[in-house]
Amino acid sequence: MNSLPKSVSADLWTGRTDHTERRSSFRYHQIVEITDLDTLLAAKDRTVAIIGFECEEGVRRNQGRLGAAIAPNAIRQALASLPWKVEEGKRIVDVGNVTCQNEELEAAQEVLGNAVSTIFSKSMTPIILGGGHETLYGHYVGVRNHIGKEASLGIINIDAHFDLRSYEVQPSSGTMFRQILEHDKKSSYLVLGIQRFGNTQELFDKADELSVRYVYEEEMTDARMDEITLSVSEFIEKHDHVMLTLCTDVLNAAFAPGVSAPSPFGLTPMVVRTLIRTVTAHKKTLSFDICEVNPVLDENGRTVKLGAYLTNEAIMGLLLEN
Ligand SMILES: N=CN[C@@H](CCC(=O)O)C(=O)O
Ligand SMILES: [Mn+2]
Ligand SMILES: [Mn+2]
Repeated sequence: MNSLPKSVSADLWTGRTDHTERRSSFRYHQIVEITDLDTLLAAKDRTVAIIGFECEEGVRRNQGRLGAAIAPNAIRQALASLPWKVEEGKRIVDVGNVTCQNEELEAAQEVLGNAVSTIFSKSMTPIILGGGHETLYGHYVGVRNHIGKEASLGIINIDAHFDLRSYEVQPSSGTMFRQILEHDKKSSYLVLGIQRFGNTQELFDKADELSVRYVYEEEMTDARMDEITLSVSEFIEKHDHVMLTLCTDVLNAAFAPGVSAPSPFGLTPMVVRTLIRTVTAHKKTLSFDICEVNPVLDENGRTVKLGAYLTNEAIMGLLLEN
């Protein structure tokens, strides 16, 4: 297992060019700096660092449908053409991909964790492109390492699922939050978008046992969004730091067919955008990951494109509001 991320090809960051010098016409591909993590200098102004996690071993172990390992590069390609509407000085760098090899999930999560904490040590904000939702565990390891073991950490997961399965046999894409909550008494967990029939009663019971806070997808009507965003902000206020993870299967299957476990009653993209804006606008929010985009199962690239737009929302929130 390589202990450093591998650089991506510049071909991924290409797209329409309206003008080569006028900044107001720029898109991501004209701004992104491909760089190596080990030679990266500490940022002076606010900077986001993209890192990919080419991994679907957790999905395989969780009996899911494979394909998420190729999402990081697919999301980069979709992000490349989005307009870059950020003032000069603030930067975006791409430090490459960590790749899971030979089914060695735990080793790959550790490498991702080290890379994420290195990004923090360079005064940059990590944006992690998964990968199956097992990506979250590496993200968490990096955050915890950065903030130290005494700080309280609020983990916000936008997901149809709890991912609180037993890891007694092995960790997977369905176990991460139980792994964290059973070992880290300074972490708490809020899930937004839970499907009543996307989780067994055993998982609801485990959520109650571990004091997990959750909001059902069906509660997230337009009329109730103000109340929900207020309770999200209250959760954030209770912690020293917050990290945000998006499991793309929380979205309605009509908008996001390209996931391992689609949700027929999932959230609309607009609701998920509101949640991402709410969380990333907060100063305590340190980082973001997007997981479970599966280009192999996608229809006409729509899940990848939506994933890129939602990642853009997180980047804008973390770059502009913080
Ligand atoms: N990452 C989580 N995946 C879900 C899959 C559910 C399903 O396949 O229906 C879980 O483990 O609960
Ligand atoms: Mn999920
Ligand atoms: Mn999940």
